Amino acid sequence: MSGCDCTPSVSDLKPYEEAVELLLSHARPMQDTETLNLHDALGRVLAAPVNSGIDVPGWDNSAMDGYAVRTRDIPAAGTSLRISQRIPAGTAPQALEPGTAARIFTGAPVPEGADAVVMQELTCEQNGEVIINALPQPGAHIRRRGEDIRQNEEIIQPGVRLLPQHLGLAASVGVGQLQVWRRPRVAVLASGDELLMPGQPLKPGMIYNSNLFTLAGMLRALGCEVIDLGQVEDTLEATKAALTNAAGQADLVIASGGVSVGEEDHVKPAVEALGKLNMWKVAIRPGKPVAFGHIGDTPFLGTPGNPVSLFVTFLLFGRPFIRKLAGLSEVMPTTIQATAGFDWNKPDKRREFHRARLEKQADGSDRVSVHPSRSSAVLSSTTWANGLVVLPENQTIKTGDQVQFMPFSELLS
Ligand SMILES: Nc1nc2c(c(=O)[nH]1)N[C@H]1C(S)=C(S)[C@@H](COP(=O)(O)OP(=O)(O)OC[C@H]3O[C@@H](n4cnc5c(N)ncnc54)[C@H](O)[C@@H]3O)O[C@H]1N2
Ligand code: MOO
Ligand SMILES: [Mg+2]
Repeated sequence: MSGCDCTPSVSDLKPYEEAVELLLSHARPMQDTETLNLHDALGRVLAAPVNSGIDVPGWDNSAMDGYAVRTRDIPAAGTSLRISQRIPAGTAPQALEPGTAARIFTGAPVPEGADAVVMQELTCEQNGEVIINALPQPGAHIRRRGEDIRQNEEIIQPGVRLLPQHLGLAASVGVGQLQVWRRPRVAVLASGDELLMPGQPLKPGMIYNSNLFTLAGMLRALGCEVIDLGQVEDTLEATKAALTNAAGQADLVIASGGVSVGEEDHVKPAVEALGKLNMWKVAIRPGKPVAFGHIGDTPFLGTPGNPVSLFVTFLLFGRPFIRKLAGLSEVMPTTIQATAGFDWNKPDKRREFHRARLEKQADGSDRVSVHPSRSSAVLSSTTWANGLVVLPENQTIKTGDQVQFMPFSELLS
């Protein structure tokens, strides 16, 4: 009899979906908002709908440089009409005199009475008259009032991250400020006595603190305010003190490392002492020992120290949690179907999220290839990859099978 605890079996690990659901059930969206000028609102999450006070366009206007006419004044091609007014964009025209044409430019209001615009290439102008060389259809080249946006229409829904085109759309209805949610404030810390900052000379047994940069970078890409609390010594007391300090100033605390079972891993006991550990260990690879809990009332995500595990667990758990905090309506990763360009002969009891590349082949088809290393310490695989391929539990994959792929371009926003 050894008297040892048994190693937990895979069945003790929480399935991925259950783990995400549990985490999201603890994510409380931001309650406070800010009103920002359009330029400053880029990338922020809209808190209140944007309604239009006007029709856009505000009046019927010309889609072409040409002549505004009444079609009934043109019985046949070759009809000549006197030019009774000139309407550049930005002017308010008179009603069109019957039996005449108005010189008009793209974007200029169509005068009352006109029912078509003839593009100037189909005309000939001389001595104050214009010859119309082709019969216009009623309505030709007229952009109708309200064709884009109607007065009182809701044009941007709350819960979207504002892209440049949203800013343009708001401006197009004369709205110059937007109400957005406050950005989530996330405190980050890295545990490990072996860590050095880049720029410092390397010492025997030490490594550079890469996780801090990966983590802070992903948080910034998601629009968070990052509170960098640096490195934490590998003792229970130091870990407790750092977590307490972090929880006092953030909406979420994320730590890297120290979540496994060695006696140098203090994150789990520290969270248990300071609050509650809601979850520990998920049936995924990499990132199995990922932890979630609360320090007092502040949510806490403990990502494993291995650099790829940190990257993957942040994308799988931290990102949806933060997107919910941020007020976004879509929180889960986008997955697309793609064709496997590899064989995966090793069924696993953990769902694997493997570094992969979706690329066009010589024959024009898209194929997913996987990085040869499964090690969660091989960080270079994350810059080789352009996404994660999902390798389901207990499944063998053959070249040509359909697989789920999560593009990084979608994950880092
Ligand atoms: N006996 C067991 N050992 C381990 C298990 C297990 O189930 N039983 N799980 C392994 C798995 S899986 C993972 S993932 C890691 C998780 O480790 P920790 O979260 O405890 O992290 P550390 O031990 O602190 O570090 C692990 C690894 O990562 C390096 N590291 C840590 N911080 C950073 C940083 N900021 N930048 C770059 N690299 C970092 C650290 O030097 C270690 O190499 O546990 C396994 N062990
Ligand atoms: O979960 Mo660990 O991430 O397998 O290396
Ligand atoms: Mg450890």
